[in-house]
Amino acid sequence: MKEDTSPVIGIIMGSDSDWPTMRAAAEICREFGVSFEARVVSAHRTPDDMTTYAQTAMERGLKVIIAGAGGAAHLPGMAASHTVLPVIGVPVTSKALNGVDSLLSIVQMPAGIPVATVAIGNARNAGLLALQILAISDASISEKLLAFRRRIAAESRSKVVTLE
Ligand SMILES: Nc1c(C(=O)O)ncn1[C@@H]1O[C@H](COP(=O)(O)O)[C@@H](O)[C@H]1O
Repeated sequence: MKEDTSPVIGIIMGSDSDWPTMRAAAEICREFGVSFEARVVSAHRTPDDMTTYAQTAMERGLKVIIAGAGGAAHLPGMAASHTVLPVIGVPVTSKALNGVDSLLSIVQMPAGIPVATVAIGNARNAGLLALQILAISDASISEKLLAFRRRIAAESRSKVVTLE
C-alpha cells in the first residue's frame, strides 16, 4: 500500500508477516482520507530503530501509533514506553497459541504505561479507535465517523429483517 506524506497515524508491526492483519488499519485510514505510514519495526530484532521511531514520532507529526505484533508481542508496550502519544496494540494471531500469547503480552501493561488493546486480529478496530482519537479535534473526521456508524446500523437492521 502506498504511504502518504505528513502522516498523522503511524502503523508499526514486528514483521512483514503481520501485514495481512495490519493492513485493515491502513485500509480504514485510507477510507477516511487520513494520512498514515506503515513500517516494520521490532522491539526484538531492531530495538534501536524501534526506540528512535517512538521517540521521534511526536516531533514528526504523528498523533496516534497503532502497533501490531504476535507471540512475545513487546512492540506496542515498548513503543508506548518511549512516547506519550496514544498507542493502540493489535495482538496478531500466532501459530502456537492462536494469539492468546500476543493478547496477554500487549494487554497486561504495568500501571503508568498504557496500551489500548483491541481484540486478537482486529486491526480495523485499531484504525477506527485511532480515527476517534483524531476526531476529538477534527470535525470532518467526526462527521465521517457518524456517517460510518449510521451505515453499520442500517446494515445491522437490514440483517434483522432478513432473519425474520
Ligand atoms: N512480537 C514481535 C516483535 C516485537 O514485539 O518487537 N518483533 C517481531 N515479533 C513477532 O514475531 C512474529 C513472527 O515474525 P516472523 O514471521 O518474521 O518470524 C510476528 O508476529 C511478529 O510480530
